[in-house]
Amino acid sequence: MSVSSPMLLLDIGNSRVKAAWADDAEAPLRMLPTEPHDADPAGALARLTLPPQAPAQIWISHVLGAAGEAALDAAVESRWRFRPQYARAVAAQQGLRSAYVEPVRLGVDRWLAMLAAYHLAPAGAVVVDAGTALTTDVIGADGEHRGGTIGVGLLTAQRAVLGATRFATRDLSAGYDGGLGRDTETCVRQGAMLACLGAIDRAAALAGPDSARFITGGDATQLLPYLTGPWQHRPLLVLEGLRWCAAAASPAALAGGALHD
Ligand SMILES: Nc1ncnc2c1ncn2[C@@H]1O[C@H](COP(=O)(O)OP(=O)(O)OP(=O)(O)O)[C@@H](O)[C@H]1O
Ligand SMILES: CC(C)(CO)[C@@H](O)C(=O)NCCC(=O)O
Ligand SMILES: [K+]
Repeated sequence: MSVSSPMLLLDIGNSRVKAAWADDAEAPLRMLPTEPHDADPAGALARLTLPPQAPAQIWISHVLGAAGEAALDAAVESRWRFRPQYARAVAAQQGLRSAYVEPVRLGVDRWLAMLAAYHLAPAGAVVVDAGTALTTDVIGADGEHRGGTIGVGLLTAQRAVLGATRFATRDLSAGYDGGLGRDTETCVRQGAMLACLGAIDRAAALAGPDSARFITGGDATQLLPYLTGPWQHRPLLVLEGLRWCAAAASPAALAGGALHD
């Protein structure tokens, strides 16, 4: 067990902040309540309800760009008096190798989810992050990222079709099911659902039958009942990857992890 203060891990997505404490490399992450950030992640950081104990380090993954990062630096510095460390999408890390011609352009959330998946299933995996956007990534044997897709998330798909057309809709908030709609609202919901399921099924088919299948993101529980095959739901996959990244950068802070080289 590490004797130092725990590390605070933050994943700042397109709509929400996910936070967890990492006590050491093997203990389960301790998740904090997820916060919507309404396009003000630095503000959401300042409002995060945390125990009084100061973190030893703060590791952040975000997809906000340079201006967003400067705001995060300022928010962390004013609250904790030190700077956070950032995970980056790189060409290769711990045996995982990016398929991107320009590796820094890959979303760090995708990179970290893959890093975690690669540690869980080194023989190959397909990774789905069902968030605001729905991304898929395929990792072949030996850590070779083969590529992925970026598509609409469930809510984003509904909003996109409503924004591009003119028909009237009523309350869209009812649940999803596996089938076809017989009213406008159900047709819109099911259109979004099938778009997501189709992207996931196609990516899994490209990955091949022997690949492990991981799904994470805010819409994973909605999608899971309608997916076929042995999908593993890992709600914290991005934060798990962030911990691998932190452990590689400062092994002493997270002693005890078995890292691939
Ligand atoms: N309490 C909630 N607040 C907002 N969205 C939620 C909530 N619970 C589930 N969701 C679903 O989660 C999705 C957003 O997923 P998630 O929170 O994983 O990603 P995000 O932070 O918005 O963006 P990213 O794609 O960058 O991860 C939405 O499409 C929504 O349907
Ligand atoms: C696709 C999202 C928005 C998913 O959160 C994120 O991974 C991102 O901003 N990616 C950058 C573009 C890319 O991955 O190629
Ligand atoms: K995401």
